[in-house]
Amino acid sequence: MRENVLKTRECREAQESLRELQMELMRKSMHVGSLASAVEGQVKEKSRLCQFLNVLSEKFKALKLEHQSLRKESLEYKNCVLDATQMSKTIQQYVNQYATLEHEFKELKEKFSEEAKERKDLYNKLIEIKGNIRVFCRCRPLNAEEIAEGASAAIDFESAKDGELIVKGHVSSKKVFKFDSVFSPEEDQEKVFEKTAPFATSVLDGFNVCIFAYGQTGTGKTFTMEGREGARGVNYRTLEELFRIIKEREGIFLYEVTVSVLEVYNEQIHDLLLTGSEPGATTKRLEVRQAAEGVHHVPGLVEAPVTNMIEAWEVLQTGSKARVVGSTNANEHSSRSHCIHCVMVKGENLINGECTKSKLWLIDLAGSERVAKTDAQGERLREAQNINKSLSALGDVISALATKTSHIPFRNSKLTHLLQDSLSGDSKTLMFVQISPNENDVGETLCSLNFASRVRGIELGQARKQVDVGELSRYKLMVGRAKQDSKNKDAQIKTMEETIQSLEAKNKAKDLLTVNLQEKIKELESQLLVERKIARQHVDNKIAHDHLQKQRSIKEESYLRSPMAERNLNSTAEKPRAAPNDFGIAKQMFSDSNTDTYSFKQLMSLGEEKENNPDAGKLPPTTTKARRVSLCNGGEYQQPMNQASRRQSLIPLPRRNSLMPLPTAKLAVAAAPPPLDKITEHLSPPPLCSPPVVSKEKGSRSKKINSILRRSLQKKVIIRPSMAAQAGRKVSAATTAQGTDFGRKAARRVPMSGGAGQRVQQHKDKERGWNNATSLRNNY
Ligand SMILES: Nc1ncnc2c1ncn2[C@@H]1O[C@H](COP(=O)(O)OP(=O)(O)OP(=O)(O)O)[C@@H](O)[C@H]1O
Repeated sequence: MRENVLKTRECREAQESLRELQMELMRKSMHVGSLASAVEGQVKEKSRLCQFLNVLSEKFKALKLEHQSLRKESLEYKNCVLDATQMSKTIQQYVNQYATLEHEFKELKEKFSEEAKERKDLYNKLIEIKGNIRVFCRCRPLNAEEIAEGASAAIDFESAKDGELIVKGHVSSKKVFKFDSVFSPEEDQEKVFEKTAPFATSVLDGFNVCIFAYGQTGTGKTFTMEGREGARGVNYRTLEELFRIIKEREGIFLYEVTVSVLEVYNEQIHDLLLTGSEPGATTKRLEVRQAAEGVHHVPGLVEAPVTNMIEAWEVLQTGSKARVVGSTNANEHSSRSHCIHCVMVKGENLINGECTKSKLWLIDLAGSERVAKTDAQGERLREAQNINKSLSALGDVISALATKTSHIPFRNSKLTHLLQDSLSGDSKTLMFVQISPNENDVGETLCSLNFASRVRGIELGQARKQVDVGELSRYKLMVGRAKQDSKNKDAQIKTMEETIQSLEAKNKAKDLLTVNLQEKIKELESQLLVERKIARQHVDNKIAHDHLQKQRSIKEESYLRSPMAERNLNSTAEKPRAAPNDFGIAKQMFSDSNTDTYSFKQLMSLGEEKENNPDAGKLPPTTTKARRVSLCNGGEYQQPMNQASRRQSLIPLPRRNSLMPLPTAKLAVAAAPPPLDKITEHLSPPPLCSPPVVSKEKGSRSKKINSILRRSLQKKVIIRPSMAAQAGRKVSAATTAQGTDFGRKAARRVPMSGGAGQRVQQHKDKERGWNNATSLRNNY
């Protein structure tokens, strides 16, 4: 009997201990559940934060890239601005330099113009002093035939240096003629040209010049004007001089030279440069026309442009070859026409822009001859008559000019009509009067010299510079264009300045944008840091809270354990029928142990159910009772759950109770805790969570949580095998199926018992003024 009593007591103690353990297990399960839910929440939060962090990182990267590109652009703009500034500085320098140079140039130009004007004035004065119509007399040497005939010279050149020559007559009377220059037969072409050269300069200065040779047939007109190989005449030398001066004036003046060759034959003007012109061939007749006041020209005349002496000479030669020549008694190759070379010179002063258009007439007149003397007949007679007529017309014009008659008969012949510009006062004219030294030709010589003297007596007006009106208007047009260009340039500079300004403004705006973006990045970074801190703080708070709660509960338990245990023992003695209830609790415990086979999600769902249903913790105790009754065997004994059972959790475990149905070994195995990897795999950081600092913090945090979970699970593992061993010893094979049923039922009860445990916990929390779930929800 005593043994029975002892056994019963032992059994009760074991039951009490079992209950305590069950309660402890429940508590632990709840704790694990809450921790799991917290962990899952943390994991979710972490993943959300990681996602957010990734998004922010992407944004940050994009912003960084944009910032870099903006920086690059800004640098480019800065360089652009620097370049533009440099350019504007350089332009300014050039402008200043240009202004200085322009000023200097203006001064030099003025000086040069003054000098040039002075030179021209002096030169003109010199020519005017000498006379605008100048007459040079040249006497040919006696030819071989004349020498053979024993002809003697009738010209005395003693005072030729003074421009005087004396014609010795058959009679004792001598006649003295004075000319601008007298060239004796000994004087060569070069000597003659020395005094002719200034006329070439005048042509290039813009004056019309006419050089012509007049004289009896065979006196050397062609020789003087054209010359021969090795003894070039005035034509060649003048052209040579022209091109020499043109070259000399290169860069200051710009000249265009054209050459025309024509002849007046039988009172008709022929162009000797027309293609197919052959000596004596009938060519197109040309007429002299008046283009403007004092300007006469021959429309349709070929004007061959030449740029150098060779070209010019070729053209002149071409014309000369086409000239009509014939044999006369006086000259084997007598010129039967007046050969006229016209050199047109267009000049432009590059300094002051003055343009001129002048003409140089080089005329080899046909020889005057006495028809009776030459015994000309037929065609030669007609030629001679026409030559004489034109020379007579020239004489009339000269006479009219000399006597200053109001009407000058220029139009009486083609020759005078052509020479009108050169004889009417605004030209410089040089006449070579060619004479024969032969005493047999004294009559013709005297005629020629008298004519030349008359010509020399003509007072031409002051030579007028031939300003090219067309060129002047062209120059004016150019000035207008230059002004327009200048205006356009100014507008361009203005536009450039505006562009530079707008670029600078753009650059400033870009800089501002860059600064704003940098600030935004900083703001986002700080925001990210704050969020990380908050998340970490929440986790720490939760852990600290749980830890604190646990410590408090342990303290409370240790404080209440001894008296409550005694009271429980007494109460069990009074209530011997508590076994069925104990059995139910045991069932529940083992079925609870099945919760270990649940996944953490299930555990957390339990926790969530409780969290989401706070009223569950406030259910009246009667409801709990009723539900518990339904799970117990017939509800015969209803033992309310109280704190005493928890307080006895530390009572040593009783030995195996044969009366108590225990779960099978399978259940025990099933109750084994899930591998830690499975639990922690939820905590592993997502792959996208890359930033090193963050992952470190997160890693340490997850490590903390893992260690907490591991500790709590280890505790479970330690407790569970002992319980399973106890159960394994007491439960028979027949009760396996029943145990499984219990397990299933108990498994359904987990939320209930969990709810009760949680309710107790919440009650405690309420007492402390804490609400973890609420606080956690509010935080996230
Ligand atoms: N100053 C001179 N020195 C040497 N020879 C000369 C000189 N002047 C003329 N002659 C020679 O006299 C000849 C006749 O000269 P040229 O043909 O030039 O005369 P012209 O006045 O042109 O005759 P025409 O009126 O008939 O054409 C030529 O053989 C020429 O070489």
